[in-house]
Amino acid sequence: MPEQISVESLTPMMQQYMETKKQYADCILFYRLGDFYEMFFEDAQIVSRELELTLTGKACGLEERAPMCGVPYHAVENYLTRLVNKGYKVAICEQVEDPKLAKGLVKREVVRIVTPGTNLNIQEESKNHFLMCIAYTVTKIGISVADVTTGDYFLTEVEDLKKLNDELMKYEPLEIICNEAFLVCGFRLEELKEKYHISVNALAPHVFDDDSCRKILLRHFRVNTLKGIGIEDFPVGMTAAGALLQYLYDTQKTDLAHFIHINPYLTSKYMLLDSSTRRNLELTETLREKHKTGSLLWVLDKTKTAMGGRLLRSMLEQPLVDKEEMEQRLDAVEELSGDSVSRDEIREYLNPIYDLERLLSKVTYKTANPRDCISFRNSLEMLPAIKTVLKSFSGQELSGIENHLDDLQDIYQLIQNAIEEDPPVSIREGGMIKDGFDETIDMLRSAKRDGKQWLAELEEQDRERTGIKNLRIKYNKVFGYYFEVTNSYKNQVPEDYIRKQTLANAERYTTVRLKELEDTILNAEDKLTALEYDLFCKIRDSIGMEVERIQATAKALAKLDVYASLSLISERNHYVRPKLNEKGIIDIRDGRHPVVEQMIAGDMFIANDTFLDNSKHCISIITGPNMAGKSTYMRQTALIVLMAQTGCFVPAKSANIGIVDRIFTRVGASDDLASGQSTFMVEMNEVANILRNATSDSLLILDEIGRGTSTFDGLSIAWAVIEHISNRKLLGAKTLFATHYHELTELEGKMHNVNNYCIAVKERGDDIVFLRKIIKGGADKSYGIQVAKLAGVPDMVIDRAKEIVEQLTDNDIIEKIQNITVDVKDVKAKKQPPVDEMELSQMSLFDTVKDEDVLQELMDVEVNTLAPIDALNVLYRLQNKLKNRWKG
Ligand SMILES: Nc1ncnc2c1ncn2[C@@H]1O[C@H](COP(=O)(O)OP(=O)(O)OP(=O)(O)O)[C@@H](O)[C@H]1O
Repeated sequence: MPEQISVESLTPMMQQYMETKKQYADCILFYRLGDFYEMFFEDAQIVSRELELTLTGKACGLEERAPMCGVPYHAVENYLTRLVNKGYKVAICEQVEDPKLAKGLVKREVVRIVTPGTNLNIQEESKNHFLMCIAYTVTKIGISVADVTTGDYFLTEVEDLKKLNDELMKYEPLEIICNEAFLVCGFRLEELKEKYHISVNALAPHVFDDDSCRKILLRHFRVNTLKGIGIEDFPVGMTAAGALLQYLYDTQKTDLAHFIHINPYLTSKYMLLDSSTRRNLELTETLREKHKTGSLLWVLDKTKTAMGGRLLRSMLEQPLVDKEEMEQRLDAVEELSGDSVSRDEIREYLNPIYDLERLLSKVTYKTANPRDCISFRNSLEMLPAIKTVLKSFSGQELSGIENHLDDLQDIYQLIQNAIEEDPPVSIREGGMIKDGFDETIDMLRSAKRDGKQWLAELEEQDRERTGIKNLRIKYNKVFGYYFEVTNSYKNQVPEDYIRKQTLANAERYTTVRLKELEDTILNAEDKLTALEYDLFCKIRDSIGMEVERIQATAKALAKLDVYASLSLISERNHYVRPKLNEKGIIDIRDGRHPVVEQMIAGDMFIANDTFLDNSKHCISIITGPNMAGKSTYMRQTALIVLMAQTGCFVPAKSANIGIVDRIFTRVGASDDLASGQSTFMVEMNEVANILRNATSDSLLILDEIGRGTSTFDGLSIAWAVIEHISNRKLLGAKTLFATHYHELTELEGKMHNVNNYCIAVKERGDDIVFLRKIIKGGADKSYGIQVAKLAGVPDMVIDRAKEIVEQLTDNDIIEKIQNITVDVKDVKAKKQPPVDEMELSQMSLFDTVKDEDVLQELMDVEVNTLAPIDALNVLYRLQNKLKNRWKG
């Protein structure tokens, strides 16, 4: 406010504004005035600048005008979103009832503070709006995450910043609140803000006080001990959860009734996927464009409801490690696939189902309008039918869903009876409540409609009763309705007539009945609107009372939607149910990359086998020219394992998946919030992280380790990494290692658990044809120059490169490499769980081949139906089998 204006000279409204502003100095104040939100002084200047709105002036005192900006009430959410996305906090100020207030005065108070993590404007239905709270201590980091639009609320604890980074990437929060210790712990906060547009706020230390945090949680969940809500084992997580709840109470100013449960989870309950693996495998968005299209979620998500979409996303982000839970999900998918008619019927019923979780938050915030209620009713209408179809399934998971699914028919009936079919959006204009639902409303409506008729009837009745032939009911603005009796009939006026006015030749009267009618007719409109509003609020509150039942039903529907979607996709894309084992064997026959196969026209994707175990087939070194398909092959293996552990069918002819505890990928350069070093440094950091954190039950995808530095350094590092993976701690970590260092294929003979594979190409003169088929053995050439030619590098350069490569080829080096002795400490085969001999022989794809097998396969080839590329593949495979056999 300009200094020359004194507060005393401001209008009462402006004084109120300035008072409120003092308390909410860090917020832009949106002040509700009728159908507009207005901002004044500095706030108006910021809003006008940031949102490119016209700045005007408003009278604010004696001859003074305050800079002013305004946005219409109905469009406020968009403006709010734009402001909070730019990092501003907005306090919404609205009129509140205050009986103590003198007549004519209006009181406005802050009813909600909107921040990026508490914005109710839904921007992407299938994505959560997470707010994350971090309670940092030197030994443990407490993390709590909540979504005000759905009521989801979690907490966990991690040991270090790397794991915090992984959780951050999993939830992608819009806002972080933290204690001050976090600001100085070394985490790269600037990057969070600049690159990921996450706003970070440090809250006052008292918010993180353990005792207050515990108290607020106990109060909110109405329990006496933390055990009552299952979070007693997470002391630092509890602090984060309590501080988060306090922040929500302070900003949202509602009872947060939709936060019914808090879900503590151990990160070890899920497969550990670090942030770079999540990105590299393109689970929910593509690496470069950050689009859903082209990600695994894009292929799998055929969900019908927003709740289902969100659940599927979180399932992919958190694959399971517990075999039983995976089997349960797979059972549900299989059961639905076994009865595709019922499944498709369920999907039809799911189609109109509204986002019940987000509806509940609207109910809690009292922003749900009559149209939301009608959408809600339409959703509930589907529930009995869904329950009936579900009864035809007997598996544990689907029956469980059926049990949790409350058909909520009481709420359906309430809305059906009370709310008009096509109601207005606004709850202040009336026209929402159905005829017949409430007597007073019906009466007021007919008063509005039939008032004239009632007056005519009363006039007629009284004319007969009094015998006054010219008795008339008339109206004027001062006296309202009255009977007019001319002087000649004065002595016939009955006793119950009350005189209102005397004129020269007539008298005007009223009666109790006429007064009643007058009140009803004249106030009908206002009363009706007020009554409808009250009634609607009551109906909304009674929906709010059922929050627990509705939330349980919403969760059940989300699960059902996910299973139905996975079942449909399995059928359409010819996926199979994976077998799961805890013996560490990954045996995939004719596996395909779920996303690449969708991108390639027709059936052109070439399927490949994978066999890995904890002993002889632990490490696969994969060579092959650029563009051959190495990365695709490795990622497809990781994705198939991940899909199986999500409870999803997989793109393969058959798959037996040994459950892994973690998947690590090292593919290309990627960002790491916690580091911030050069590309090679990032690469080495990731390698260090993998070697430190992988266990013998992990799956490692290592693509061209060491390529970021000089050839010899890179080769040596790659070599040493493979040796390390073979040592005692990691022995058994199944590893796919793609490399252009052909020298690494020397390791096959030197280490018992290393096997060479390559992706076949065919030389045709100077050119190469990619066969995309993985075969046993190392590639004998790199074909880099041929690929460069294919890419259109000028002939002159290609020819010169050929000359140089001739001169560089140095037999000496190859000899030296052959002479390196491996340094693998403690290489002892890990004690294997007994593997059924029969099973192993079926699984061991690359085990010794007999001549007869090759002949048999040749006989089985249907030459007439084979595409040329497939024929080449078959030929190549058979030839290689023989070569390997004769070499062996
Ligand atoms: N099995 C397959 N069937 C059909 N097409 C494939 C297959 N595998 C890969 N491709 C195609 O080949 C392209 C290159 O594959 P990919 O990136 O995996 O090669 P790469 O060997 O890792 O190459 P580089 O060494 O240069 O990184 C893919 O984008 C895909 O279109």
